[in-house]
Amino acid sequence: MTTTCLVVMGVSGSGKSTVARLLADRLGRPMAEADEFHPEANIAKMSAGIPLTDADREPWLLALRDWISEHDAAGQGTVVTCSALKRSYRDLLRGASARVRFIHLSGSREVIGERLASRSGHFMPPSLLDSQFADLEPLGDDEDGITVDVTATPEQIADRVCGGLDR
Ligand SMILES: Nc1ncnc2c1ncn2[C@@H]1O[C@H](COP(=O)(O)OP(=O)(O)OP(=O)(O)O)[C@@H](O)[C@H]1O
Ligand SMILES: O=C(O)[C@H](O)[C@@H](O)[C@H](O)[C@H](O)CO
Repeated sequence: MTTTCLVVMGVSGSGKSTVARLLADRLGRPMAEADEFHPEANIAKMSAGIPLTDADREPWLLALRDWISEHDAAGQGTVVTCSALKRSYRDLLRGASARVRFIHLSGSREVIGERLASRSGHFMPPSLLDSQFADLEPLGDDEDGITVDVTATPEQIADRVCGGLDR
């Protein structure tokens, strides 16, 4: 039977890691942090304040897609954090064998900028936020998934996701 992968998407600082952790715990599923799939060169670029290109992101997205498929082959549904900013990136992830559904954490530049400014100990500099919004193609109505506003608490967001998706 095909499993489901929930991909928590959105710009840097939108709350992907926070919300995905709650969902993975509630659903009892393994979780992957997309940041752990980046080649070293990508982390070095972002740390230096240089936005990634489509070419930089492709091997990263394919590695994540394969992780999703490996778990699907073992019968395991998953939860994944991945910015998945463009529809073409989401198309790559949809190439996994699982049913891939997206949860877009959507919020204003102001709200997310404030959260990033007060976060510490993360390689991603707040200065990259404008480039993240420039690349962002919001989840389309025709794409499998839901969009949730980030101004709610993480617990409320997890409730909405669990209520808004059948699984
Ligand atoms: N719903 C929320 N309300 C208030 N603060 C939040 C919420 N969700 C996350 N935060 C806080 O905002 C900051 C960014 O959250 P988080 O690290 O989960 O985002 P992210 O999308 O995974 O970021 P990145 O893509 O850069 O890794 C953290 O300090 C987190 O504690
Ligand atoms: O596509 C991208 O530009 C990257 O995935 C970034 O979004 C970061 O990896 C992440 O948001 C920081 O943790």
